[in-house]
Amino acid sequence: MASVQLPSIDLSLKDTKYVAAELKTACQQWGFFTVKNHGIPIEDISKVFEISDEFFNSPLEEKKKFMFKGGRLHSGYTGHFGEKLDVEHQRRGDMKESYDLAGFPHPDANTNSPVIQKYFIELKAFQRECHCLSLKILDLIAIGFGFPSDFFSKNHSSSEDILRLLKYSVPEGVERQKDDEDAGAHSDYGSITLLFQKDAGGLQIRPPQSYNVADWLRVSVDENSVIVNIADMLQFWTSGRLKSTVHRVRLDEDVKTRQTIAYFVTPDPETLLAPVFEKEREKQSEGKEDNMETVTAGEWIEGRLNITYGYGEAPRGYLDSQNGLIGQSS
Ligand SMILES: O=C(O)CCC(=O)C(=O)O
Ligand SMILES: [Fe+2]
Repeated sequence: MASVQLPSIDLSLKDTKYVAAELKTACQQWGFFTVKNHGIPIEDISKVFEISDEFFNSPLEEKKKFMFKGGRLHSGYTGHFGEKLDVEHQRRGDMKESYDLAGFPHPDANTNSPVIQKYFIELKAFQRECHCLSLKILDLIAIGFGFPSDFFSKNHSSSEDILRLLKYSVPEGVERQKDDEDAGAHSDYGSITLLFQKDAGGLQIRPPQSYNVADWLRVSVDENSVIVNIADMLQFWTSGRLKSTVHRVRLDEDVKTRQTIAYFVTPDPETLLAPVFEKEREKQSEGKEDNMETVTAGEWIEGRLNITYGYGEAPRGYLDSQNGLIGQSS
């Protein structure tokens, strides 16, 4: 399988217009890029990987006491096969475990595992750093399109963001089958996602058609860079100009386990995902039937979670965007 070196954006460069233009191109062509000199100290990232290790190494019975119960603002553990990211094609769920930390949970919240509670200060500081980085990136995206810099970031208080610890491994007593997925093919739900890899190798992307490569590509990333991808809401919001690229995880054959940290950035729930560009706004005001202007970020995310965890219906507009019925403009 071919590998791809994602566009790399240096956030320490002083020429904001240049950086914003590079970022815009990356978002339009790939929907994936990496950022370097991003401002999050390596030690802080390593610490969260240590915490993650400690949690996932605790006994299964212990982890199960803090199961993720679904919905937008819950935190908790999801065991092997508990999430099926590609509902249509996967026979069983993803070969992974995860722990979600939604929003900025209260330190006394006894709903979290004791390991998570023990490191609450470190985790909260890391969430803050991720939030700051996400605002910087959202500002640059806005500048790239000629909007005021806070055009997107003003709707991102981080209250709906999710920090997710991930561990990929084959559970004891289970045989890996040929068609098993470590994380099934999917696109992310929110505005952007930050991804930190401790153990590289495994992330694959299906590049947008415009790039003319049909197959999956292995992602190769410089050490110390953070991977960033555009997610569905930002694709929808920008009428498809920014690409929410489908990706999956397949561990290389010689790899037994892999750890990553994802930070899912989500607009505040009351945010109306109305088209940001004049052309599409005009179309809407003509009163088309599939008028989306009443879809809020909160409704959207709830619906998406319902699909992956098998609870209920898709959000309005979601299936259209997946089937290419919206977001055709370039
Ligand atoms: O762990 C990875 O490399 C990707 C994780 C991912 O795509 C997700 O959790 O949405
Ligand atoms: Fe993802």
